[in-house]
Amino acid sequence: MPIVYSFANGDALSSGLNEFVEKVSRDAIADHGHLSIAISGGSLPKILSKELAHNKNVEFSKWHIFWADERCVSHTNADSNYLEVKKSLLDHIPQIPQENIYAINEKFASEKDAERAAVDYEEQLKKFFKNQLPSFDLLLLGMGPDGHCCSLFPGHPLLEEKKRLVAPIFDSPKPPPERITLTYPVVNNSKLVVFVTAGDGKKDMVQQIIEQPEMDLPCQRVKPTNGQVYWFIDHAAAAKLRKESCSEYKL
Ligand SMILES: O=C1O[C@H](COP(=O)(O)O)[C@@H](O)[C@H](O)[C@H]1O
Repeated sequence: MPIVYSFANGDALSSGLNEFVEKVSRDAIADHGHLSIAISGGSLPKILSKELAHNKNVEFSKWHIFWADERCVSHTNADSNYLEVKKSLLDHIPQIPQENIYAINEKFASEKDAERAAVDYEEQLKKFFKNQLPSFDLLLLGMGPDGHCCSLFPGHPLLEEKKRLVAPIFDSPKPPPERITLTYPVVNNSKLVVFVTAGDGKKDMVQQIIEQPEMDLPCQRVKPTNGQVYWFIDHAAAAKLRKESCSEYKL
């Protein structure tokens, strides 16, 4: 069962998330010397970075940062998930070694060659995870208004992908159409998955995902085999949830 934390507003949400990420990072570094993290695009990077970008207690030099999904555009294009994370987080944290930042191959992305970009990104994952099924310490996901996460959209055949670690998508219903995405075998092998979403516009979908599990939406298929799912949301996004669906926030 997912654990849902609802915060009074955006600032409180960013603050709770910052505290949580700091703890996960400390635990992972104490356990195996680094934190492997994959991050979504969309609204998440801004919520995440508000406090985290200035957090002096995190050993960012031991972070390895991947993307949960990426759009096939150049790294300077406004649609780039890499650019969003760079602007809001990475540009403020020089301690993260450049070689620990695993962005999509910009050539393939600019050429909209989603197939080669996906193969290349899968190679990056295999190299880092030493040919084992990737197991991120922390996967931070957004939730689209249609219930998608990563670039895994409702009803899309990619929801059934079992072999590839990273898959191309050529017909994303949300532009741009060419993208790459982590697949469920990787998502569901993560140690921790945290969904982060905010605002009134997300309240209906949050209610369906948390309280109507039979809908089989992409976010509902996130069920890590050996991990826990958390939802960090604000009161506006939680407005339609029953009180019992939320837990009291504690570290
Ligand atoms: O297209 C995407 O959308 C989702 C959700 O974005 P949001 O703006 O509604 O938070 C995002 O998680 C994903 O990474 C991105 O590529």
